[in-house]
Amino acid sequence: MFSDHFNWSSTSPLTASVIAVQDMMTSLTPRTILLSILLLPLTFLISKALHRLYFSPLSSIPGPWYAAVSDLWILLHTLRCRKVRAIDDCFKTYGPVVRIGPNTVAFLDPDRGQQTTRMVYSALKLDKGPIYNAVHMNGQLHSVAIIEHNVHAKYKRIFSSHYSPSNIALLHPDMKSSAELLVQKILESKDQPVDIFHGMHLVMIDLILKSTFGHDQGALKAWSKDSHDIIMSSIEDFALLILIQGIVPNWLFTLVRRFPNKRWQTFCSSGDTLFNTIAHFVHEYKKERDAGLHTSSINSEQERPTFIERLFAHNDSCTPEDQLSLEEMTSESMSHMLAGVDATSVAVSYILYQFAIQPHHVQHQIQAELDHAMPDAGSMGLDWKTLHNNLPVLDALCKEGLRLHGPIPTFLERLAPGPQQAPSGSRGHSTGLDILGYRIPPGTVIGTQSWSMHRREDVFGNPEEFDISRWLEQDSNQDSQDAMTQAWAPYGLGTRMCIGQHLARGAMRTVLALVLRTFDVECSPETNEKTMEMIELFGMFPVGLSCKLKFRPRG
Ligand code: HEM
Repeated sequence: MFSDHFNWSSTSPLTASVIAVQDMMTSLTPRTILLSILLLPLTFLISKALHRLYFSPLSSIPGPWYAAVSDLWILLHTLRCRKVRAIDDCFKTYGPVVRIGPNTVAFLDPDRGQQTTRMVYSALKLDKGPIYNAVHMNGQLHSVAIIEHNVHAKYKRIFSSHYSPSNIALLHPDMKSSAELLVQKILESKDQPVDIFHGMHLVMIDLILKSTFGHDQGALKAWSKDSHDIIMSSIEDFALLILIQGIVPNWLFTLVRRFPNKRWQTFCSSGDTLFNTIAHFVHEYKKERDAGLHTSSINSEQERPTFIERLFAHNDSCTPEDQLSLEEMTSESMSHMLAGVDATSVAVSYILYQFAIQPHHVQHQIQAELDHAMPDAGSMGLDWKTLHNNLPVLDALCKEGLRLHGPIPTFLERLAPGPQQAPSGSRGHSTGLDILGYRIPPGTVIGTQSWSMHRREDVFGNPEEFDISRWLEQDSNQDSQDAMTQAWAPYGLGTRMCIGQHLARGAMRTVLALVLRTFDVECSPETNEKTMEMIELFGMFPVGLSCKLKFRPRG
């Protein structure tokens, strides 16, 4: 076609181009225009897919080809609440480094000392990945959602001492009271099954409000068949809402949240409800503080300063631009409530469920230790030190529970560092990072997940079996015990590890010690393997969102 008009020797290139375009324009019919409109994006998508598959710097990393081409694959598994399992299957099929998205790489460190894992989560001080943008509270930042390592480190310094082991130990009397009240509630239920998942939520709401604001919510005390706790129901809804908001684009969510159904409206506004409830506590505290009702106990050894007191004390001691606004204080407090209540309730529910289905001799082993440590049935006579250091069987039960049914065993994403982030001597270098022999360019989303770490056959023999004895074997060699400890990461890893782990550990042990000292536990007919299957929202939950167990007072 071009040759009719185009003579290289007599026409300039510019004239030739103009003629060519004119020629094309005259030959365009509505059909060819339509075809081009359809074909153009298709050609673009195909070239993009081919580029991602064959020309991306991540092309050499094994993994399903459809995952390399588009994020749809991982999105689909997120929607099916099975992302963690899909990634685990990839490790089994493709090995320890897998490309699970066009720009995302998952790894499972085969080293027993977890060197690569430690490099990624600790040494390199990496930023978090983009998924954390979805967990903002009412548009406000808080420590879980802060992406940049440096910003986070500064923020965390304001309150990390609140969660130190020694400060959390001061909350032990409240933990004991909550555990005793839970036992009383179980006794009141007579022979009826008790939903321990619900009960633990109430325990944790009370404890976290006590630790944060010094406030007695009395959520557990008010627990009855018909009771309704606004914080409890908002937390339940919000876990699912976060998942939806993480997947659905903002504009679409803004549209669908208008759907005029009362339950749907309550669900969609669960974040606002929780935020407003916590904001109320923050404002009340400020009012009382302004009125001189709170003298500082920050430096007191006996008194336990509340979390909110620490935030205000920070404001007193810094320049105005570093001060936290009331919204930021609310958002931070709310994030601790959300991170702590669900996770601890899920953990205790699975541990009690596992206890209920253990052979008699295992149950006996656990209870014999508690009988010895707490000779007086019905009262929590244990001090903090004994609870933490002298109950190896209870310790093994908790470790095994968190290994197999950890509430947050999910892919914890980080961003591969740019040149300025890679410290000398590490395996990060100017053109990216070396992960188990693969070069990872800056900006790639990388991470691992404790779900898979906890199921390593070479570290935890028979990993799917719930077996507390693996943590107790005195004569097993030290290397295997060390390897298990290194690969055990239910509270996350490195610089962004769970800040509330001592609170969680204390509350779990206190409740479990007293409940198992007082009751024999069995499954109720409505609780079984199927209802206790784990589904993944951001963390894991029993699919039935309950854990009904029968508690029989021990003779
Ligand atoms: C058994 C109970 C718990 C488990 C298994 C657990 C697990 C985790 C994990 C895996 C992370 C890391 C998430 C990540 O890297 O994105 C995390 C972070 C966090 N957890 Fe927990 N958690 C528990 C209880 C608690 C409690 C009781 C609180 C507070 C009262 C809490 C507050 C937090 C906060 C604030 C973070 C964010 C830390 C940061 O980025 O600096 N957690 N938790």
